[in-house]
Amino acid sequence: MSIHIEAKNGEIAPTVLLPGDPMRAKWIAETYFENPTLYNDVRGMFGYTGTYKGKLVSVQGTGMGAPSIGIYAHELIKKYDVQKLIRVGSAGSYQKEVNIRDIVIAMAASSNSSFNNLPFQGENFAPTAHAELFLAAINAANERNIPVKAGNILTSDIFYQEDADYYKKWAKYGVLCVEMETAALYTLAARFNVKALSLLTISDSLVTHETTTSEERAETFKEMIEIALAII
Ligand SMILES: O=P(O)(O)O[C@H]1O[C@H](CO)[C@@H](O)[C@H]1O
Ligand SMILES: O=c1cc[nH]c(=O)[nH]1
Repeated sequence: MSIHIEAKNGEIAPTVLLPGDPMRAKWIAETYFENPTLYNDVRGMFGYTGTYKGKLVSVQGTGMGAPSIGIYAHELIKKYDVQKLIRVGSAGSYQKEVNIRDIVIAMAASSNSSFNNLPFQGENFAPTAHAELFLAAINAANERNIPVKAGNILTSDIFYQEDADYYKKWAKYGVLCVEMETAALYTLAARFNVKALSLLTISDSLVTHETTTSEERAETFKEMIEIALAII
């Protein structure tokens, strides 16, 4: 057991999918896993282990924001020896060419988060995807004819920015979309020498103001999950 996860040693697979929403974790386990077993419901942050096409895999909700995924990723890596962490999240588009329901693979994560600023004390660490997982995801998408976009994203500590035009300074530098966890995940993976990748589905657009429903955010995003499961 760790502070936030009540699984016994050996109950979590070496590869874990990480949605922010615990209901998405439940949906992934019940939809895709053979014989899913619930190993965690501390704080309602569901975690399940099962198999997919015979391969052992877990899914763990992380909550929202860098501090929250920081806790789950840290405990998964340090207490449960997890080696491969694949975030399956939602994100807001920063570009008019990035449409809702598009899939974005985060090559790198720019950030305004103190999660990265505090340890590096004003110097900049560049959080990046693990190259092997990144290439595997691109290949898996191509083999399935699933269109994906790849590039820099923003991990933000603030969902509701005071300035509605805040996104434009990042958009100008080609940042594709915004979410709230990837920079922390990539930084922790680098610190502990494990592999991490973030796959994101666009749930709304800061440019066009289109949105998806909460049901859709919890229970769809099938193509992103297919890519994630192909690279476990
Ligand atoms: O859908 P998830 O994985 O939670 O990801 C995004 O959605 C949440 C905000 O609504 C933040 O956690 C953000 O990163
Ligand atoms: O706009 C959005 C959508 C999803 N996640 C975010 O952090 N922002």
